[in-house]
Amino acid sequence: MRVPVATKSHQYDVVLGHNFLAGAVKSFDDKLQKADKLIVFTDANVWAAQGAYFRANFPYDFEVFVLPGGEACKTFEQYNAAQTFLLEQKCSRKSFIFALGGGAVGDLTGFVAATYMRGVPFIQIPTTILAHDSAVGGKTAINHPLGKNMIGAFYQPEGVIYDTVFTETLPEREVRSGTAEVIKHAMISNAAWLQELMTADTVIHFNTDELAKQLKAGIEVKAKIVAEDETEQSVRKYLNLGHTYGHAIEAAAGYGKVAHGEAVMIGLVYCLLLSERYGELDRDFTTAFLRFAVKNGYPFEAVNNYSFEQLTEYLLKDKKAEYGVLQFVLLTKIGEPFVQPIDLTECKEVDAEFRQLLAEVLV
Ligand SMILES: NC(=O)c1ccc[n+]([C@@H]2O[C@H](COP(=O)([O-])OP(=O)(O)OC[C@H]3O[C@@H](n4cnc5c(N)ncnc54)[C@H](O)[C@@H]3O)[C@@H](O)[C@H]2O)c1
Ligand SMILES: O=C(O)C(=O)C[C@@H](O)[C@H](O)[C@H](O)COP(=O)(O)O
Ligand SMILES: [Zn+2]
Repeated sequence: MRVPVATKSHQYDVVLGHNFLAGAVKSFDDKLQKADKLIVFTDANVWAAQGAYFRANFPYDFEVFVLPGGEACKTFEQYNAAQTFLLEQKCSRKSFIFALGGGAVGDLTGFVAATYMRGVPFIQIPTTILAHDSAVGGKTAINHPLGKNMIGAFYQPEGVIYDTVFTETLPEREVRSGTAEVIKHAMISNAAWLQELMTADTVIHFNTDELAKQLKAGIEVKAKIVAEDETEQSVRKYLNLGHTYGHAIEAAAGYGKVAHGEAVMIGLVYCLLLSERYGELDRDFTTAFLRFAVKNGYPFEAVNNYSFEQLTEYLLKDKKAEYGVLQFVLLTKIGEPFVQPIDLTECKEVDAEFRQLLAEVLV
């Protein structure tokens, strides 16, 4: 399967298949033959689980740089270490970088590629469900202790090679986390699709045709939005549904403690509660959605570990805020997102409603 991505700055394809890594990489032969060096960035968990498959199927010589697993690679220290590695390897503007991993490796690698000698080409090779989102659209970043993804760049890859063999070794928790972004894509685009997800026995799929179908649908939503708005001036904000509250939970917890998709799922419910005040959605729907999320194992107990006051300092740093006022992505109804300024008083009221609803549902 192929989904073309055409942003203002760059055009490329996302190719999605099973056990097709070698051929998919070879399709870049004209560019890779001219490269002076091929570098693979990955993380320790991915390399342990999938290094053998990667080595057996990657058709060129390469050097590998292994980062710490998960969110721990999105730091200034690892950014620095990665740039040092490229310099020590004598990489030039003719070098090519591959990001083999989930969203964490992809975000770090993309930012390194964007800034090494002011920009070298890179290819995303996603290995998680979540990376159907992170590998597409060119948002790259590292975290700052004061806020999530605060230091980064918009920098598009040369292509995205999504071989679902990689997803076979994902822990169930990561499958669940990644599926939250599929659910987000459904919520901002298509009520029937969300209904299908909410009525399925489970949303947790390990390498099935169903998984490939859901990934492709999510990538198509993302590709359409970033084609219209590459740098988040307008409709790209919709991809941030659930992230204002979600990022605050991730940051308050300490990066990596609450997985990104877990935090997004929490943030989606918070946005449904806020949406009730501005559109057609009602408490019955929010409660049904929360029950669906809890049934599928999303850890809402995490909210109780942080007071609203603890979350506030991170909420206020959301990148969508304008002139000090938070801008939340809300839904008029499912499939119809919009952006709404919300003051802290209202945030706090809805936070209290959220905790009350959780107390009722999580009994
Ligand atoms: N750039 C974007 O548009 C965008 C979009 C969404 C999320 N993100 C970012 O992506 C990150 C989350 O990505 P993620 O959920 O993929 O997390 P991740 O990259 O941290 O991977 C999750 C965990 O699974 C391990 N792992 C990855 N692939 C594996 C495999 N195939 N087999 C076994 N283990 C594997 C990793 O080592 C890690 O421990 C967050 O930092 C988030 O901010 C970015
Ligand atoms: O692609 C986008 O745009 C998104 O917002 C996708 C999000 O799922 C992703 O987590 C993104 O990294 C969040 O961006 P941020 O600008 O809020 O850091
Ligand atoms: Zn996200």
